[in-house]
Amino acid sequence: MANEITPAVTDTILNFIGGAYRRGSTGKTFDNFAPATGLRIGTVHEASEADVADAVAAAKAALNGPWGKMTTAERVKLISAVATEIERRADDFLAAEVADTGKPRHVASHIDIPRGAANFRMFADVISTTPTESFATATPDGGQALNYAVRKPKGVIAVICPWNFPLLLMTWKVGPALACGNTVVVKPSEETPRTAALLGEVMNAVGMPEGVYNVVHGFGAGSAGEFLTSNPDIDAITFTGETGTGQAIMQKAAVGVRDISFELGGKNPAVVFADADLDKVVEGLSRSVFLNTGQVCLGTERVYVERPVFDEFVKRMTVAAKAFKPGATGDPAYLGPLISAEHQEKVLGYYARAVAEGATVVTGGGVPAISGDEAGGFYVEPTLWTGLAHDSSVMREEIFGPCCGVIPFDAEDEVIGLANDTDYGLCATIWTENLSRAHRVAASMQVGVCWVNCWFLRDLRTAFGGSGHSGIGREGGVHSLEFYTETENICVKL
Ligand SMILES: NC(=O)C1=CN([C@@H]2O[C@H](COP(=O)(O)OP(=O)(O)OC[C@H]3O[C@@H](n4cnc5c(N)ncnc54)[C@H](O)[C@@H]3O)[C@@H](O)[C@H]2O)C=CC1
Ligand SMILES: O=C(O)/C=C/C=C(\O)C(=O)O
Repeated sequence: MANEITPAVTDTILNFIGGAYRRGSTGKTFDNFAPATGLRIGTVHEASEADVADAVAAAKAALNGPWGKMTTAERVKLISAVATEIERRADDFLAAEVADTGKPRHVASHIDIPRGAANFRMFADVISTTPTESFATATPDGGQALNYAVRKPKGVIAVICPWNFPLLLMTWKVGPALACGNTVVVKPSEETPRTAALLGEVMNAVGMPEGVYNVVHGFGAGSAGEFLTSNPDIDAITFTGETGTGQAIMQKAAVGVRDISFELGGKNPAVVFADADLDKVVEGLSRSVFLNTGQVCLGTERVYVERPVFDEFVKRMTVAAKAFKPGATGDPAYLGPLISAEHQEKVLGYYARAVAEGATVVTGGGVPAISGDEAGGFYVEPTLWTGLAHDSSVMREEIFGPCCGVIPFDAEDEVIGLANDTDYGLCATIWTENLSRAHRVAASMQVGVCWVNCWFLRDLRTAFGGSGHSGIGREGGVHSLEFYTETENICVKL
């Protein structure tokens, strides 16, 4: 089935504040484009500083309303209903996500939309089943005291999201925040405002109290993003996006000593040993390099291959890369566009720089020839390089496109050093059939997540996040409860 990338009507996308859809109070709007065609497909109403303040005030008031008085079981029932309603309206969410991102329908329908529902259902379960600690404590008078912990919501959470998995990454934060009894103000990416706005309809349909879920549209600095992070009634900020943006947000969070949880960029290595099953490696790494057109923070941009299988690996990855068809939206092999003209320019800048830094372009390296409706879309060719130095800028900086450099290695210690020689530390993949080596090398990776013989295999109960420039904190399962609640210890002398 073809992608729905050229809706006949131009949509109006509104803010969602206190349970109602609103235009921005200053009347400012900005355009929403379909990356698959480059055509304008919507008008987004930008939230002013006053609108953001209204959203935060609505969220704060909701903490003292019916929402704040609910038992965990009542909250869990509502949150589970949100998951069910997302599933019931899956086609609407799919159309919105595909229009905003241009990603293939099969990617959005297998990854983005189901995860939108799962992120609510899973945290409804976690909050219902995770105990808090308790200790029986001996007291100096020979008696006993009972210590036990209670979890309380942190308050109003600012949720700032990127454009690569808009619904997935937003609900990954909103699900646990609401499960823990907080309220939220979401600032979706200016590139992908639709699914966050649509979720407001879901909240109203299930009877979520007004003000629990709010959405403000706009940009970062000098716009809704900065207005939100600067608002003193925000109690904590969760953010996924670029490292530099994380640094700017951290400065705002310092005022008032607000907590932060950040998932930032990456320059993730793959380490392929000669004993690996090359069929599995190429299947896994072609997803890791090209899925979502390389716009995945967990994607692989550096591949280190043990020398005996280097040529064979490059040969097979080239075949895999050439199988993708940028611009062929109805085709199962469709490789979607990049998110914007600006991002296309950035990625093409790296394609040019790779050549300047001495790369051999094994395949790709440019803009595909596309005619018809998609001719104005923001496509680039899937690209593989060899011959780049490990310390070239193309091998050190996050590109966020469908490309990787492949470098040979000779020894285990050498490749551990190369993989870890980066400011980032989000994830790594290790490919080997040697069990001892798999565990040894995985444990020596300086990352938050390491996959062995697989990639992006997610269990939402596990710790997820990065080290170094890739982030602060972990979310997932009980780790999310740590961030979205304050723990109070109660000590009772018996
Ligand atoms: N998941 C990830 O790790 C992602 C990484 N990126 C990387 O970031 C690069 C730039 O993409 P952008 O969309 O421009 O990322 P970004 O980090 O600038 O934007 C992400 C979100 O932060 C907001 N934002 C930006 N500046 C802000 C500020 N000062 N205060 C509050 N909010 C602010 C944006 O409006 C958006 O909602 C990409 O080329 C890619 O390398 C982008 C998206 C996701
Ligand atoms: O599975 C997740 O929770 C997250 C997946 C992808 C990203 O975090 C990203 O690309 O930013």
